[in-house]
Amino acid sequence: MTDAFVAIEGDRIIEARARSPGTTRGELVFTTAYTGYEESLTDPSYEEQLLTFSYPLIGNYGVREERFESDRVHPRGVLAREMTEDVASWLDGEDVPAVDHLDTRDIVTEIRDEGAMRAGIAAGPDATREDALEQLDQCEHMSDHTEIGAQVSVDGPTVHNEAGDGPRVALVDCGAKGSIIDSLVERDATVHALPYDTSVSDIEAVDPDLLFISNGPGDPENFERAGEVVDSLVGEVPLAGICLGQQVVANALGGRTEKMEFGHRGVNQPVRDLRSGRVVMTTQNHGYTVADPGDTLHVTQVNVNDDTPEGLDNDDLDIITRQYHPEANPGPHDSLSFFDDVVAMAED
Ligand SMILES: NC(=O)CC[C@H](N)C(=O)O
Repeated sequence: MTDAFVAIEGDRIIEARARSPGTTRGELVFTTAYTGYEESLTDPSYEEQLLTFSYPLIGNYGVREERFESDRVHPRGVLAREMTEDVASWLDGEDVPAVDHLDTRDIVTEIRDEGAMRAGIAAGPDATREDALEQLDQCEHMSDHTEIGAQVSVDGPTVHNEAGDGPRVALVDCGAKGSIIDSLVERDATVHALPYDTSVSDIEAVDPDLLFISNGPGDPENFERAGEVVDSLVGEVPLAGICLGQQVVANALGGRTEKMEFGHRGVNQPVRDLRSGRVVMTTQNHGYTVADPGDTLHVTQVNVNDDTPEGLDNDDLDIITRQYHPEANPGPHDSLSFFDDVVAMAED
């Protein structure tokens, strides 16, 4: 019985099964990750998006809060081939509409061929095609939401591992994954998480050994306050960033970011280090890329599939940023040493 409808650009309707009722809309993206649905669904970088899992089953090993990257589900809708009751009831409890029993391979190839697109979902006993089309029609583009950071950032300064005897890190929280903070704390760093629109004086009040710009949702150009902080403090304090953090740093230092056709989202993205030639497998979740790194940042790592910049560094200014997620969660641990490098740079 069809009790759910997905409307995608071009007014195409895909029939599905409702697993968590409701209507919703957003940018339709997909991840090819074959594990880690709890981490992906609680990753603030997915804020407001409709997340499709290309792997045919999610929920097969339950739902456990200790794997969460934040305190809530961030996508506004979830699509899968098969979703267990564990996941369906979790999403229902968070009022996130979800559908399954649809051909996710069809959706993935549509996005791959046509590019990231807007979509609407109507799910439940009273759902109609018209409801889904109306959601699609009302859907705004991701880059239009200039204050999305306010939905995912800490409200005020939050200190992690206050008694740590490692370096003091001022982390601008643009929607930070918990495992990024944990990866710094595990190396004895004290992490001062500050709101996405924090000021230079708030950062200076921390007297940091390193400034860290976190991952986050949407268009990096919507995080200009974080860019101003980078521009003010670069050269005075070591600088690191992950994913949106790399993009914000590049925009602040004369580079430029742009929207990708459909982004990189998965746990098997190969990245080559141009200095060593070594290739590592990485976890990725991004729809924008650094199109021009500018003159300050040097491309040190690239994506093997499309040559987009995956690592930007400046050894003289103590800058190290990564487009991928070295903390994994989910995904391969090939690049965990990034956090050793960051802490060593802060301590030096
Ligand atoms: N995980 C992230 O930080 C994503 C960065 C940015 N929102 C993008 O989609 O490219």
